[in-house]
Amino acid sequence: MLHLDGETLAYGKTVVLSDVDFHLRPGERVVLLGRSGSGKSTLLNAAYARLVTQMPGNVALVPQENGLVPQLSVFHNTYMGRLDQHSAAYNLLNLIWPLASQRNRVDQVLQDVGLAGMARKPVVSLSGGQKQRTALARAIHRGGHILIGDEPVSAVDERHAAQLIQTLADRFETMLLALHDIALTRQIATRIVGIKNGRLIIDRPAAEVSDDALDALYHR
Ligand SMILES: Nc1ncnc2c1ncn2[C@@H]1O[C@H](COP(=O)(O)OP(=O)(O)OP(=O)(O)O)[C@@H](O)[C@H]1O
Repeated sequence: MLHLDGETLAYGKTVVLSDVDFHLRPGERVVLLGRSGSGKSTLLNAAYARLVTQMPGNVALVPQENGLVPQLSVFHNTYMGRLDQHSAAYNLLNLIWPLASQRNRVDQVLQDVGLAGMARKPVVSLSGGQKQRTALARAIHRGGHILIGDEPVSAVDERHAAQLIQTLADRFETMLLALHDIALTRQIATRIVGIKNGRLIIDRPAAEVSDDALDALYHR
């Protein structure tokens, strides 16, 4: 479904990752690990750009900074996950005066991410964890088979992070996530990709990756 073969990922002339061979197959849950600045977001963004071109409507994104509109409500931000799937007139109607069917659908998703009863709250008034849950709600509401998530549960506590990541895994058949939590990675990953010094130095089934190999990713 996604094939990067020997690609260089760079910002202008600044190369972040060289000679990237990366494949994503249906049903995989791939977790990217590496030190801050190693290039996880760079690889995720390249993967998203490719997938969204190939199969628009089938890929949802939780970006690192959430990508919410702070002045709008939780309902509006969640609803916006499917903006491109309706006509402009239908969207306008729902953004001003939401239809009961859309309210109910969004309410169900909000319940799934622990935001029950918060649909009318402006995002600007939420905690960091609640904002992140709103970004997850928007991705779930968008739907599709593939989720790309850049540290999608980093702002919630350990126990809730484990629940939310499972909620995502139940919704999306294929996931490509950057995480910084090894326990969460062990819980969810079918494959682990480790990035160090501009290279993908680990790319193996999760069960075959030792804790020592993961530790080594974080040492200079
Ligand atoms: N828009 C950009 N323009 C130029 N350089 C960038 C840009 N975005 C990221 N970089 C650089 O690319 C490198 C990789 O950044 P990236 O955000 O992919 O790392 P990361 O592993 O996701 O980090 P973190 O865990 O802190 O989010 C870093 O050196 C960063 O400074």
